[in-house]
Amino acid sequence: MAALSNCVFFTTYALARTNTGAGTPRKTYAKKFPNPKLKSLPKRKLPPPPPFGGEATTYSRLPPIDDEEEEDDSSVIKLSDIRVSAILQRKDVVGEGEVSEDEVDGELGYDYGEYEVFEGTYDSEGEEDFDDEEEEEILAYGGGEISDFDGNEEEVSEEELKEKGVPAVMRCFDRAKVFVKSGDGGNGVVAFRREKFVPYGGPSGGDGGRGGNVYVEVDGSMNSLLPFRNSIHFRAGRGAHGQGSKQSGGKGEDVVVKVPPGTVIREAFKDGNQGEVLLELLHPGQKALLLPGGRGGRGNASFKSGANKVPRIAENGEEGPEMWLDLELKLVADVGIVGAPNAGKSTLLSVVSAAQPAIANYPFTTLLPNLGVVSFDFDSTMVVADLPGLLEGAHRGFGLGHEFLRHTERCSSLIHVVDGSSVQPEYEFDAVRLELELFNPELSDKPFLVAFNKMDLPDAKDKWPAFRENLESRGFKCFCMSAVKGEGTQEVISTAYKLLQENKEAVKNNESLYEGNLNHVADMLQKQRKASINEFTISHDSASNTWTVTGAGLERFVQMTNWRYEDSDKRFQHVLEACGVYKSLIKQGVKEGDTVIVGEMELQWHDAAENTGPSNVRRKGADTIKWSASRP
Ligand SMILES: Nc1nc2c(ncn2[C@@H]2O[C@H](COP(=O)(O)OP(=O)(O)OP(=O)(O)O)[C@@H](O)[C@H]2O)c(=O)[nH]1
Ligand SMILES: [Mg+2]
Repeated sequence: MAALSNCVFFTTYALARTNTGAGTPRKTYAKKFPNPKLKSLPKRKLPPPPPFGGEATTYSRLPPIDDEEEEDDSSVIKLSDIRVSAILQRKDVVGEGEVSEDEVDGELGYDYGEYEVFEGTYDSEGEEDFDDEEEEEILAYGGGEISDFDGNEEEVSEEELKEKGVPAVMRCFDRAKVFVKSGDGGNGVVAFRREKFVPYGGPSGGDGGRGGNVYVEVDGSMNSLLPFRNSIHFRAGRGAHGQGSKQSGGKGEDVVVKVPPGTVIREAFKDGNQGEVLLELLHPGQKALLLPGGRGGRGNASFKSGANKVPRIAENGEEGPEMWLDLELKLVADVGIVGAPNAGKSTLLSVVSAAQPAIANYPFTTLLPNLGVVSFDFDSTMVVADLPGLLEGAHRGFGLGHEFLRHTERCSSLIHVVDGSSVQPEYEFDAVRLELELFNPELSDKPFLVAFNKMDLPDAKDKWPAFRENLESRGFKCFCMSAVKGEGTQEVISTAYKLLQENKEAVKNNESLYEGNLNHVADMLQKQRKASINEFTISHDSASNTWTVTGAGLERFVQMTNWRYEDSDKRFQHVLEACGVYKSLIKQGVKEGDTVIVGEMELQWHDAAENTGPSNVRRKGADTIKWSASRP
């Protein structure tokens, strides 16, 4: 208690401490300095199209058992032969992200009414340029994608290799990175009522309005994340500032991020790591409150008390939280068609549904998944997804398959199409099964049936009995068909429908996992906001004699303190004392002249001569506690 007998106070020491918060303005580079690699991307010619109607070729990197010479067969396509450039040529290269949202209007719009006297001034502090940091992010993001395809032969890590497997245009289709920020609360204001015959009307400064919320909503009319190629910033509006006559500021405008059904949302971190899944949105109309807007700051009317009838204090609005999000689209299809490239997957889809996918006699004709609706009668339908061909190594990112394997995660069953005319259909079958298993063991546990295709070709016909025997001995359901002729396809598709019906219960259970409290992210943030100012930790750096006080409640308190008002510093000191910061610092041995950091404030510790309790600190007021007029 001896230490407590000192009255302590802070003086200005280094109030100019740079703001290291996320809102730190930075230069915008993305538009001024376009990615040089983007520019230098050479125009490439499409490879000559393979002869139409020739013999179907199938890729498998496993050597055939009997015929070793087949390895050199030019009809076998190697991974290195696959010309990604050809794919690139077909689509536009991704451009830089554009900022579509307007800057939040930070104008105060005060109404200096006839009978109002306002104290204190505001500058445009609330109008910080939030864009800059994000713009740099875009540059890094876009740049990374383009550089993948500029033909560099440099050695790359496996992780990079994964990324290089797929052209940028593909990756943009079902993945996106967006920035969301809820609105800051409006500032409270200091005002006093002055009216004829009411000489001391008392404080009348209104509270600031609440910042706008960020919602995520499922839009049934969307089927890809392509819109996020152009617009990646979503900011809710700032709450309006309070005004005189106890007028509260208006609420900031909400922003709604529309996503297609089947979107998985994760938090994205700067180091490239993905956070945990925040939301899985499956059904059109689902709407989740993601980030709640910041609370409005209180005006001086709210600070009036018996002890202080003329409060000259008002709060800043609370900052709205912000976040980068990784969006990932997983198709919500009932049945997925998988198989090696060129097996006839798209042909099957085109025969059983009204979908018209591209079909051609070369691998990777299908670059993006195709969806088709198969209808049996009036109310029995199922959605079938035809996926790009898989090849060995797909789970490590080779080819296109990996990018789309996750789409099969939501399918309740799979149709595995095997090219019957391939050299070793069994090997092709096993290679694809292995890829599914390596990507996600749950995929290989899904019910599936095998469709041995191209039965109209003599080669396939010959191989069918052995193939069938092999698979049936392993307990797999196996059908033969000729997708081109539409023979056997009905049987395949109706068996797939039966499988779907059998697994409906399992699917329902799975979906209910995602239908918990959609607002749980906002709830968690609200909980964090309510963190008590009494919960803090103190760390000490003896080299620089610096004490750092950390605690969500205290940091929020510092952020909401408006240092322009003379009562703010007194309240600040009082709060530090009341919540036990002084006591803890003294107990841990703080000395005269030490630096104390609380949130964004940097202060210097002074031991006072006499102690008359915490109220003494407040009473000492501006004489001894001098704060800089500038914002921290
Ligand atoms: N003879 C014969 N050819 C077929 C049959 N089914 C598909 N094809 C041919 O096989 C080639 C590949 O067909 P696709 O449907 O594009 O194959 P895919 O599996 O979708 O191929 P990717 O999209 O590249 O993975 C095309 O030339 C088709 O005409 C069939 O039953 N018989
Ligand atoms: Mg295809």
